[in-house]
Amino acid sequence: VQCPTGQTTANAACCALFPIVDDILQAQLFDGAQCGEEAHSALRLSFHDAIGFSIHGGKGGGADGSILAFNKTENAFHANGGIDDITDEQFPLFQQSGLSAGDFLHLAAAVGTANCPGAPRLKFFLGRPPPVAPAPDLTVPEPTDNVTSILARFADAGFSPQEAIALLSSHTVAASDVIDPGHTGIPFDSTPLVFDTQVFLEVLLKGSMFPGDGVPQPGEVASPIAGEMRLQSDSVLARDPRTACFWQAMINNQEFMTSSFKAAMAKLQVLGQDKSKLIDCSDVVPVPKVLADPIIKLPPTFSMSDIQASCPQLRLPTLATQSGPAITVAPV
Ligand code: HEM
Ligand SMILES: [Ca+2]
Repeated sequence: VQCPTGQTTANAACCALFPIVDDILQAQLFDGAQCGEEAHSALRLSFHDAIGFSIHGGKGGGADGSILAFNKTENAFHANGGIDDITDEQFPLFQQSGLSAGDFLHLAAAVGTANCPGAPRLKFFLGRPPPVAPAPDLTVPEPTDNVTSILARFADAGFSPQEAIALLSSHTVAASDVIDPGHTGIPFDSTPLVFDTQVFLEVLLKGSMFPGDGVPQPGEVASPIAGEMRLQSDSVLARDPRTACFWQAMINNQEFMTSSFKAAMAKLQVLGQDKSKLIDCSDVVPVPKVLADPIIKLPPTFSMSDIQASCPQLRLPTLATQSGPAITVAPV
C-alpha cells in the first residue's frame, strides 16, 4: 500500500511508523541517521530488554519494553550499568510516539543498527502489548561471567551457543562507558562505526595492554590495540571449545555474520511475544549501506601468527596487514 507520507509498505498498519522513524528516531534520537552512541546503545538496550525472559517462565516478559517503561527498576541492576543514558533519551520520545514501549524500543534498535554501514536490515514486528512488570534482576549476562554460565543463561532464554555468538556480532559497533571509571566510549574493535567482522578478529589477537589508565578492571582483559577494550566474556567465548568455531567462522565472512546476526535478532526482538498477533513491518526499517570492501585486514604491525586461533577444525582465512605504524583507537 501507498502511505499518506508517500512511502510504501506491505501493510497499511505500518504507515504510522514512517513519521516515527524519520522525525523521532532518525532526526532526534540518532542525530540525523548516525551510527553513533545512541544507535549502539539502542541495540544494547534491545538485548537487555529481551533477555529478561526464560522459556521455563518466571523471568519477565522478554521483548516487551519493560526496561524502558520500568527503567527506574531495571536500570538499578548491575548488568544495566550505563543504560540509563539511552532510556533517559528514549523515554520522552517513546511517549511522543504513541507506540507501546516494546514496539518503540525494538524499532529504535532496528533503525539505529541500519545506520551502521555493513549491518543487516533487521526485521521489525509491530503490536507488542504494554509490559506488565519489570524483569527480575540477574537475567543479563555480565562480562565477568564464565562461559558455562553465559551459555546457560542464553539457553534458558531459548538461544543456542551459535545464536549467542551470532548476537555478539553487535560488539562490532560497541564501546564501554562504565567499565573503566573516568573513561567513556572505549571501543571493542578498531571500527566501532562500521558493522564489519573486525571484532571477531581483534578479540582473538594476542592481548598486551589496557585502555584508559592502563589498569585492568573487572570484566576486562588485555587488548591488542591502544585505546581498545576487550571484554573478558568475549575473550573466553572466542577461545572456549564450545563456541570458538562459531566465533572463528565469522572472521572475514561478512555475509555469514550479517545473516546469522539478522536471524538471531529476529528471534530476540520478539522473545516472549505472541508472534501471531504481530504485524510484519520490516519494510519500514531503512536499508543499511553496504560495505564497499568487506575484506578485513590485520591491524598494523600484526601478523597471522598473532591470532590465537582456537578452532582446530577450521582453517583461518589468510589476512593481509594494514600498512603503517601501530594504531590507537579513538573513543566514540
Ligand atoms: C555474553 C553476553 C554479553 C555481555 C557479557 C555483554 C557485555 C557488554 C558490556 C560490559 C558492554 C559495555 C557497557 C559499558 O561499559 O558501557 C557492552 C556493550 C554493548 N553490548 Fe554487549 N554484552 C553481551 C551481549 C550483547 C548482545 C547479545 C548484544 C546485542 C544483540 C550486545 C550489544 C552491545 C552493544 C551494541 C554495546 C555498546 C553500547 C554502546 O556503545 O553504547 N551485547 N556489552
Ligand atoms: Ca566494527
